[in-house]
Amino acid sequence: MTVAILGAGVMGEALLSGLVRAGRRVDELLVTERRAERAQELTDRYGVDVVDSPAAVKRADTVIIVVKPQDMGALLTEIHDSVRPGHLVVSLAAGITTGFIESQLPEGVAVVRVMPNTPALVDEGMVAIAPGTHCDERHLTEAEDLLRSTGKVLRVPEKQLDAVTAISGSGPAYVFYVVEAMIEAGVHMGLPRATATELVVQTLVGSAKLLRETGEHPTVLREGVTSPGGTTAAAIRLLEDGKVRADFLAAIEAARDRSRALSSGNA
Ligand SMILES: NC(=O)C1=CN([C@@H]2O[C@H](COP(=O)(O)OP(=O)(O)OC[C@H]3O[C@@H](n4cnc5c(N)ncnc54)[C@H](O)[C@@H]3O)[C@@H](O)[C@H]2O)C=CC1
Ligand SMILES: O=C(O)[C@@H]1CCC=N1
Repeated sequence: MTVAILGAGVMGEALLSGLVRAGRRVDELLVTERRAERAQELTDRYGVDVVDSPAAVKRADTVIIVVKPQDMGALLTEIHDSVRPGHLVVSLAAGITTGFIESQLPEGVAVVRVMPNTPALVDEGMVAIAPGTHCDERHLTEAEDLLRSTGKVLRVPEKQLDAVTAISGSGPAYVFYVVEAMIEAGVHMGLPRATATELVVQTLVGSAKLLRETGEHPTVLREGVTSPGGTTAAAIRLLEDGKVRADFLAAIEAARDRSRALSSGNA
């Protein structure tokens, strides 16, 4: 089965590298990329064939679209005449609905909408997938099999995908933001930057593992760290005073709203 990845920026490469690491043959992968120097980089790095989008679609069984939402309309026009009813089209673009994609392609094509995230680069991605109108179980299983090489896969109704985008799609950025702030705090208090970075990264990895392996609620784990009258309580009190929790809610709702706006063409 040949897979074409259309658009090989950050997310396209994350997917490509995941498929290669999962043992997929490079001669069954095709990539298209508008920027010539980027195309060359990918050929050098993975030995993959980089061709134009209509040619890639014609040679592929499954077409994975990884261009920005703003470039989606032009790309769908470019590949329209190369898409045939047997194709499975998988879109990773934030906000763009299966209904829009179906309306721009020949009648009856199976479309799956996907929201991945960048930890796919280290096989720890979180992917949510939702079927379009012409998808059956076989299409969903095929998409799941492809994406499982990058991490966990969860099926969701399409109406949940804007919220999913705001949580797990954008989520790594919020985590890195907190990591940056904690490292800076360490530096302010006189720790060497390398020491602060090592402390924060290992704390993050350890906390994530604790969450996953114990299955405990985060509140229970936080309470375990918070000794009565101790250091953690002093810090959490300030975060609560600063309404950081409410800010997270507002920020994540803003991401959800931006995803909705992208779907209505307000790019
Ligand atoms: N970066 C992330 O964390 C995530 C991104 N996504 C989605 O993935 C998609 C891509 O995002 P990024 O990789 O971050 O963007 P990017 O800008 O790094 O990559 C997009 C690539 O598509 C290429 N491109 C554009 N039009 C093209 C065309 N007609 N033919 C061939 N190549 C074309 C561009 O040259 C660029 O290299 C977006 O729709 C985004 O919503 C989804 C989840 C997470
Ligand atoms: O920021 C974005 O629009 C993309 C979608 C989710 C993560 N990155």
